[in-house]
Amino acid sequence: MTREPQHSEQTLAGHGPAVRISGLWKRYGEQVAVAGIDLELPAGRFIGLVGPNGAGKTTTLSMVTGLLRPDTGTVEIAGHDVWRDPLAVKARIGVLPEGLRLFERLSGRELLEYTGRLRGLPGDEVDKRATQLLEVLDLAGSQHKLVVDYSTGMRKKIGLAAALLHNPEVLFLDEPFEGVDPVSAQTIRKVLERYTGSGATVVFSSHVMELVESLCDWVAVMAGGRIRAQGTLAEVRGEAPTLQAAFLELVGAGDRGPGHDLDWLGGGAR
Ligand SMILES: Nc1ncnc2c1ncn2[C@@H]1O[C@H](COP(=O)(O)OP(=O)(O)OP(=O)(O)O)[C@@H](O)[C@H]1O
Repeated sequence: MTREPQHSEQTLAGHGPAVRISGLWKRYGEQVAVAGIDLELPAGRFIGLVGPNGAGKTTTLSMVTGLLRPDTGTVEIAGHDVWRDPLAVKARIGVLPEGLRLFERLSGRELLEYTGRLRGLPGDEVDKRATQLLEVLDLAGSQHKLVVDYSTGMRKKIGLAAALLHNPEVLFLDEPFEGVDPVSAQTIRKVLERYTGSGATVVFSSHVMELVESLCDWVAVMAGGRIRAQGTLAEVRGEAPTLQAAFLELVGAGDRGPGHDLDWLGGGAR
């Protein structure tokens, strides 16, 4: 399924890509985590960054959102350089990072109020937006509970609310659905669809192909620190029946079976 963006390509063409990544590298000692990525992420799309464990997705998203300095390479968001113009970039993005750290001793509502003030929003506007976000994300009943007492799914949702509060142009989410039950996942999904439906861009990383296939209209496949494919869902899927099949083919695991190395495992002689 390829969802057409709500805004016409012409409208978006004037603004250029949401994210432009050029020659991005990151090494940890001998380990090359990201090996020279060039990527243009179109505006107004629901974009999935997919790849196996250790592909370099988190490292890439950390560099793109200004949390980790690249060895070399540049990143521009809505035309602003992430490292030369960090304030302009940070005003335009929202981030739900991996291993989300929150102010645990604040209640959910206090966290949003604090975030809103840090973002420079007027108090009454923060109040209004926080109330709506808490309602839509089904957190209104827990808004006065301390964040430390929130479940994994509730933490993701309050993190998402904090990332959306200033109405960013581009939202980056690292594994937003991990550890989230189907009801909360559906809630998060609806909020994100509404957000992209109004022309904003979502970039999220995942290794759950079914999820990416059902949500995204544009996909970049990463493996071994490199981009293996990028384009609309239909382009990346190609002739393959599913994104999962195309992905396994692209990352070179299509015909890798369990092998004979584990022939001791399971029933039979012990
Ligand atoms: N701080 C670090 N120090 C050393 N190596 C690191 C560090 N962070 C990441 N790496 C290595 O860089 C590579 C890419 O890791 P990264 O976390 O970006 O992958 P990922 O695609 O997000 O994986 P996953 O889906 O498992 O979260 C891996 O080989 C990882 O071991």
